[in-house]
Amino acid sequence: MATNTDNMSSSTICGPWSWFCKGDQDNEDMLLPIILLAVSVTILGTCLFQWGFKKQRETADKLPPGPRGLPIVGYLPFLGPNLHQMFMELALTYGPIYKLSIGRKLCVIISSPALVKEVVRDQDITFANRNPTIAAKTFSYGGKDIAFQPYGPEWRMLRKIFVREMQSNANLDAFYSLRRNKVKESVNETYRKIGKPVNIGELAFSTVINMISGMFWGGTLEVDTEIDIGSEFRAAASELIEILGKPNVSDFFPVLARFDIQGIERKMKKATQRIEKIYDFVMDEWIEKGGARVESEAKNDQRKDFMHFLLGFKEQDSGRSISREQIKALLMDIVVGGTDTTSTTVEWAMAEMMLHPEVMKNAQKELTDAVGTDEIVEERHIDKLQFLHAVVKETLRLHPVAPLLLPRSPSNTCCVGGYTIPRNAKVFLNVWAIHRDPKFWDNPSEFQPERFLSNVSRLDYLGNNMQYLPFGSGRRICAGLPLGERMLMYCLATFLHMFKWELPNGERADTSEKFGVVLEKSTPLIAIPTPRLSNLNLYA
Ligand code: HEM
Repeated sequence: MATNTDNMSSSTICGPWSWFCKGDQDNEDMLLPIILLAVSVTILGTCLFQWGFKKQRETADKLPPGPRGLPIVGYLPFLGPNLHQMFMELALTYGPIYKLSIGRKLCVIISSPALVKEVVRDQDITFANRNPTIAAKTFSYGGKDIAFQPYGPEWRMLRKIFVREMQSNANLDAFYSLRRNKVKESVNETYRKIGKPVNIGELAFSTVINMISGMFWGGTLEVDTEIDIGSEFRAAASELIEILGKPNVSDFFPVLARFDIQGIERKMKKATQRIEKIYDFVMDEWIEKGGARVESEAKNDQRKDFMHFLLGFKEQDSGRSISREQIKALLMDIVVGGTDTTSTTVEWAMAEMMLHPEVMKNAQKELTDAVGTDEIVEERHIDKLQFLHAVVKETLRLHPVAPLLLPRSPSNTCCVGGYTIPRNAKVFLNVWAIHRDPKFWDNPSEFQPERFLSNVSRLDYLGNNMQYLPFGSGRRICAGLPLGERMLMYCLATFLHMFKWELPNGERADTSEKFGVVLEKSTPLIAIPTPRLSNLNLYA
């Protein structure tokens, strides 16, 4: 009975946990292994937890060094207007790789060739993504263009069409007459201002945007229609570029994005629609005027302009064509990526030459030798202008228009220089600092084009040498390099060949910089032209 009671009480008390209770022989046999298992699981769990925690701390410890900012806003209140210079100064304290929290964004700034190589060569695919601002996403239809689309098959296809097809030598040659007409118009307009002050940046901008619009649809539209929409296109493009340069608080605090406090997204949508209307108009004209006929011209390689080319494009293997939206996104990239960059470089080159008259004299003498005094510059002369090439390279060394390139963003958490770079961080490559580093350049702040005469082949624009990267490097290197270089050299050579330039009242050209969408001169370059050639018919 007692036994029964004991048994009963033990089973009642223990209930479902009875296998833990003494007095049951089977349960007793199982007890030890179970306890051992439980203890092992507990120890293993604790170890895993501690290992994970330690790992997390280690990862955090391995983030690059950097200055502490304020809670919530991070380093935002301490940023100066000239980010590239400030980033170089911070590198003197924190080294060639450091981090900054700007609002909610973690930014990493890199300023040594060895570390840049880790990003654009060794881990090129991981870093082949961008972290676009809201304004950039807006004009690019949510990143459907080349510049802001994440790395992947769509980006590869669009980039291939643009780089290999549209900018093949044959295609660029085919569009030459469209560029030539626009450069001639600029010469004529400048001639009408002889003896009066000319804003070189504005002259270069209008020449480049006219060349671009000429190439966009110069063979598609009637001349009168083209003239009508040309000025609207120029105004809309300038507006879009201006909005793109405005800092937007929503970019640093994504929770604020939906409120669009500064109205930047709204303004950008409007500016984009303004340009879009023009694109739609031109595309509709093309369709109305017999796209099929033009398509067959394209097949026969009579590609009259970019619109002809893109609307008639069919991929050879798949027969796939590109959508209207992709065409618009691509044209937006050319406007945004190709105008200010090229015209600002022309302005910088002219400013440096006005400060160094012996350089301008040499460049003009080279032009006289290569072109003669009774002819205008043609693109076929450009290859002969070695000294002018060196002037442009030196200009892009001292004043790279994209001093921090276009920021990259790793698709995975990865390691650079022994430090952890978290996925989606914004990575700036400070080529401006590298281009002025005395470790790699003699007299780095001096304008000395001759340095490129002895190094022409080594220091090309292809980003192979990590000390010289004005067009970036790797998969995301500037997609418009061939066209950009042509337009840049052609404009500059023409301005120098056709005119003598002087600053008003013997002023000195100023070379202080202003950081923005591109690295501009902080004061516009104003100069007075006089004709350089005696045959005035060449200016008509
Ligand atoms: C002086 C002229 C130019 C300079 C200095 C320049 C510079 C640059 C730089 C530094 C980048 C970023 C590269 C990187 O992240 O590694 C870039 C990207 C780009 N540029 Fe240019 N650029 C110029 C002219 C042009 C022109 C004329 C076009 C179009 C016709 C153009 C279209 C683009 C595009 C589409 C990208 C994005 C490429 C991508 O993300 O895959 N650029 N450019």
